[in-house]
Amino acid sequence: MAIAARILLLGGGNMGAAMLAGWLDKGVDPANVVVVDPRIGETLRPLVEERGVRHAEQVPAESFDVVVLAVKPQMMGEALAPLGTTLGPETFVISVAAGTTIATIEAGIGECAVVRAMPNTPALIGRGITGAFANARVDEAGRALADALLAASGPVEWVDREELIDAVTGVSGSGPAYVFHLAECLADAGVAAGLPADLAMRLARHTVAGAGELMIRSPEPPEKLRRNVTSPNGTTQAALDVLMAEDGLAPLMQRAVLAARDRAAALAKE
Ligand SMILES: NC(=O)C1=CN([C@@H]2O[C@H](COP(=O)(O)OP(=O)(O)OC[C@H]3O[C@@H](n4cnc5c(N)ncnc54)[C@H](OP(=O)(O)O)[C@@H]3O)[C@@H](O)[C@H]2O)C=CC1
Ligand SMILES: O=C(O)[C@@H]1CCC=N1
Repeated sequence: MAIAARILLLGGGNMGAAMLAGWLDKGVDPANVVVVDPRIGETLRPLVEERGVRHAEQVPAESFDVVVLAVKPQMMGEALAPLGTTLGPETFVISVAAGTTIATIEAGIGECAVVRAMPNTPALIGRGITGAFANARVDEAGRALADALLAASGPVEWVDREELIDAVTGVSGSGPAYVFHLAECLADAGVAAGLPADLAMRLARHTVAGAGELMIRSPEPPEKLRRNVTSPNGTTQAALDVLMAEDGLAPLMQRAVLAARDRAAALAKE
């Protein structure tokens, strides 16, 4: 779907700029986007200076078809305050803020059509994934527009209960950080095993990236791909005996994901 909507993006930081890059790559006209942010950060700069997206420090007095909220949850009240005069009856809102509920958004700007979404930063290279929930005011056209905007950075998974967005946050919203940390741990372990640090980091980065790419391209589930690496009684089995022990990675990952999910729910109350 070609996206012709006029878009107001509040917050051009890590996530806002990543999504914006995806829209431009999908053919959104930069003249149709205004990004409001008190500063122009590293990721946003080329989108403004080289690709012609409009930047403003304050919400301009114009009308927009969709407002995308990509500010920190703690800044949401302040970001919503100037929107009152900007929203027309046809405007709808997409929020990507972790934890911020639709009720909070409606408390700030009145009842409206809201899609609450949770993308992730691989959106920057068109390799993100987004979970999304639409409230009852979002009509078919709004949902199609939200789907097109969110799909610019990867697949969109719609959920039918708002609270599931907190669980999505725990898995895929925060998930890239777990994978980057895995690469850091793998590199550190390589150093402990005797490798020079820079070589260990190259091995770790390429292993994580290559395994990720294989997982996407292969029709096989991760479990089968894991088995393909694991020779009977070989080296991988020795490592997996550690990782798959009762107190190994599975319970640790579960605690981590639940901590992120619960933090999202707690953010809603701050
Ligand atoms: N980073 C991620 O991986 C993901 C983040 N999210 C969500 O995206 C949102 C943004 O996160 P992230 O991009 O990481 O944060 P950043 O801090 O990188 O970006 C937020 C930007 O919004 C600006 N800002 C602050 N107040 C306002 C305002 N009133 N109006 C407009 N812009 C404002 C900030 O400026 P300044 O720094 O000067 O305050 C900053 O540039 C959060 O709600 C987060 O939960 C969702 C999925 C993944
Ligand atoms: O850490 C955070 O709160 C945000 C939401 C998901 C990823 N980053």
